[in-house]
Amino acid sequence: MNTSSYYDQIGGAPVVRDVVDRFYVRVLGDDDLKPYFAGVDMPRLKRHMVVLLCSVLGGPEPYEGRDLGEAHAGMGITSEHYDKVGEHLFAVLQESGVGEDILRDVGLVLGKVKSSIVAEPAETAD
Ligand code: HEM
Repeated sequence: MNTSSYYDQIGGAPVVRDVVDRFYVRVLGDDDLKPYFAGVDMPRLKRHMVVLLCSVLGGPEPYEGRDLGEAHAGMGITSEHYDKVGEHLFAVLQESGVGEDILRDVGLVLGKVKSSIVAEPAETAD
């Protein structure tokens, strides 16, 4: 039985840092997503994302960034764009050979935090 944390299984902080670097290359290369990041301090954002992902995977680093709801407030992030960001994260994790169990749990976390990141849906006419 494998009792080590996901964090240890995937190779710890160096692998997470690499995943996050490649994640933002994909996100900034996506014309739908790039505009959200105009003027953002990317080294700082990457640092927070690395620590967040480490702690989600069971690593020792405590997350000290802003609450996710607060960090994304007022950006008008759509559900579609949120899902695209999630797909980019999945793609880089898969490229790093991360196992299905970890992908499933990351998917669960993405499902849980979605409502705090996505802007209130506009009134629909249907
Ligand atoms: C998929 C789940 C997501 C996670 C886990 C996540 C995580 C984070 C984290 C940890 C930060 C830094 C918080 C801080 O400043 O302390 C952040 C900031 C940011 N996120 Fe996300 N994010 C997600 C989705 C998105 C999406 C979908 C977009 C846009 C399409 C987005 C755009 C941004 C931007 C622009 C910032 C910088 C805000 C600023 O510094 O003013 N994020 N995110």
